[in-house]
Amino acid sequence: MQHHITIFTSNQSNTKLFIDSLSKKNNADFNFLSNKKVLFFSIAEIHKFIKEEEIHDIKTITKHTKQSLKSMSSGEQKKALLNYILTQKPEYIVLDNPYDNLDIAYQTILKKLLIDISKNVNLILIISRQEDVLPVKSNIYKLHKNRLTAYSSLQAYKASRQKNTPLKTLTIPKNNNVVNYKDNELIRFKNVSVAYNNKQILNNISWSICKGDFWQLIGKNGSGKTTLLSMITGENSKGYGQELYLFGNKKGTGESIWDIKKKIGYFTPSLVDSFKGNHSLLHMVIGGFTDAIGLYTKPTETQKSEAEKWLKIAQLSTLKNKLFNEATVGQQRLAMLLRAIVKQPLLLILDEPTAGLDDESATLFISLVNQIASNKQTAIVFVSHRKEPNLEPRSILELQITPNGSNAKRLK
Ligand SMILES: Nc1ncnc2c1ncn2[C@@H]1O[C@H](COP(=O)(O)OP(=O)(O)OP(=O)(O)O)[C@@H](O)[C@H]1O
Repeated sequence: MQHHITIFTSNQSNTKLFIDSLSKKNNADFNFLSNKKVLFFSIAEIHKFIKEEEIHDIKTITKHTKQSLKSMSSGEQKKALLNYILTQKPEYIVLDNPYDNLDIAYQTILKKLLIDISKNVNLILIISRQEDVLPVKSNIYKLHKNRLTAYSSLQAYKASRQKNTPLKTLTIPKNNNVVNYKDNELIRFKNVSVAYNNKQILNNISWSICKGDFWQLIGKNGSGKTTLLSMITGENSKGYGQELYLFGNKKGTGESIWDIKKKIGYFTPSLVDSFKGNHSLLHMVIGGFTDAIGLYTKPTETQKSEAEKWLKIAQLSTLKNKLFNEATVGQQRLAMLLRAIVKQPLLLILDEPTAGLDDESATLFISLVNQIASNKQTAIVFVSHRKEPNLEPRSILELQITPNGSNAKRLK
């Protein structure tokens, strides 16, 4: 009989510390792991392997391919890690939000696989969304801050939760930062293609993003969503020399990257890892007005009060003076999301923004996004594999993989 455990986390959970304690095998509640082979299926584990590859030139989970782990898409990285774990015959697998970053088809495959291997391997499933629970018999816990509470059953846990209703009536602060931009079209791709090492990734993509649009960008793992967006945000040089227009200027001509960044808000969960500074959550949000890490210039009173309003909406007011480093990952992610939103930019790019958020924060965040979209002053591009039930995009673009690279198809 296997010994499975499900741990529900929220934005108040100190998940990182908890997983660290499992990894160091110094968690008193889990001392049964001390002489067991335990492997971790998590984004943090992928980062360890990336570091190993970069610093020590050691390829472990990507032994069979020339491509570096770092350059793989987030879904490809997770698949590589899973394949590696399965070859290692662990006694326990700790899975931290296992479905994040995986496309819907692969989420189904993974679910089946986990049910299958649960007959022989013990699973410790750490999840922030209730729908991610596995239909296998397991002991149920909730992690609040650093404390675990046991529940007699999944039903008992669910009964203890408040009903999660969409927040339709959120009022977002007035936009005091309207950028003077006359054209209707913000971004235009015309027959843009991208290849890496002779492998075609994007094939003749044509796509326009106009003022106030609300796009959802979908596509299987590796279809090129992040690549496409990175040509807008500036991290990718593949757009140079192509028919790519950013706010009226052909890429590489006209405005500097900093001028372009002023018009864009961008969030992806991994951004959180690159902000290690010792700033309060309030200052992290205010930094969104200038894109500075921390505060190099004194914020205006208006900026401060706007940032406070956003924190209030996200129910983070009481934590505004908390240091970013000391906040939970969930709180850090919400603060970084607000940082992208606070200036109500012309274009807001959200790459899997709800990954790792708990049900309440995801619901709150989706309501916020819908509300910003309804104002039609900010165009939104939202990438997500998860079906967020309340998300109301007005248009959907799918990147469809073909042997010659992905084509873009408008579904809505
Ligand atoms: N620097 C690079 N070198 C080689 N291949 C790359 C590089 N960057 C991206 N790729 C490849 O391009 C493809 C598209 O990657 P991208 O990250 O854009 O996909 P995605 O649609 O965002 O995927 P996911 O849903 O998994 O996040 C992947 O197959 C990836 O391995």
